[in-house]
Amino acid sequence: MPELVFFSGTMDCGKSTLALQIGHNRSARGLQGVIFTRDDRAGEGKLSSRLGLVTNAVEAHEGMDVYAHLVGVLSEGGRVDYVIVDEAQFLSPDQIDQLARVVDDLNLDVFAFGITTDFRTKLFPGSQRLIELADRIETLQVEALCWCGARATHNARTVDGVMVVEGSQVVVGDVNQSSAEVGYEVLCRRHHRREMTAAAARAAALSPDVLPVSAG
Ligand SMILES: Nc1ncnc2c1ncn2[C@@H]1O[C@H](COP(=O)(O)OP(=O)(O)O)[C@@H](O)[C@H]1O
Ligand SMILES: Cc1cn([C@H]2C[C@H](O)[C@@H](COP(=O)(O)O)O2)c(=O)[nH]c1=O
Repeated sequence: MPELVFFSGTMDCGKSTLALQIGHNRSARGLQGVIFTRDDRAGEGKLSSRLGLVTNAVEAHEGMDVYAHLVGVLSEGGRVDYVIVDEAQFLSPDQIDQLARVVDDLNLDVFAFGITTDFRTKLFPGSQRLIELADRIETLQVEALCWCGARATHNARTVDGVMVVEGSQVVVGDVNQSSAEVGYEVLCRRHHRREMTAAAARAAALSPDVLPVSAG
């Protein structure tokens, strides 16, 4: 049975790499897929991984009907054996409903990849709809780690190096960009709640104001 699978995780946990691997393994067996993405860091119509691989993709613009797009490809004689969607958190709930329809009415597997929550720990609307509709939700096996060594479960946004908890939900950016105006860092929940990024932890460790005191 075809499935709608949601591969989810934090930023930088290997989602795009896995998307490329799934596409590669299927095309090596002669299958043809359609790859959608939205707002990839590498630019419009690209699916890129931090391992350096990049492939062309169909940009799923706001308001685009992804089901109708695939019906169009098929009705023009194109072949579609499966569908990959990267940065799926940026798709609208309606577009996620269209992906479910692709599975049910076109009998195609749909592999969607995305982060579940934003920098405020709130679900992206597209990810929420995927959690509601997916046949399966898979957590990636390669753990992204917080600076403390614990599994990173949350995404933090930094502005000029300082963690923020307010702002627009969508700002395209990357991890390990300390000099960028907007950057991201993956953290465990404990350190996300304390707004303790690696830089903040380093600064606190160096500060004479933060000497260990026993709770009296
Ligand atoms: N230089 C490197 N050597 C080995 N692995 C790397 C390197 N750079 C990035 N990676 C791997 O790539 C992962 C990020 O892959 P990517 O597919 O871009 O993540 P995502 O799409 O989840 O944001 C990192 O977690 C790490 O495992
Ligand atoms: C947490 C968070 C992230 N984003 C953006 C930043 C990146 O462009 C993508 C995630 O890409 P990745 O391949 O998973 O690293 O999402 C955002 O817009 N808002 C956020 O809160």
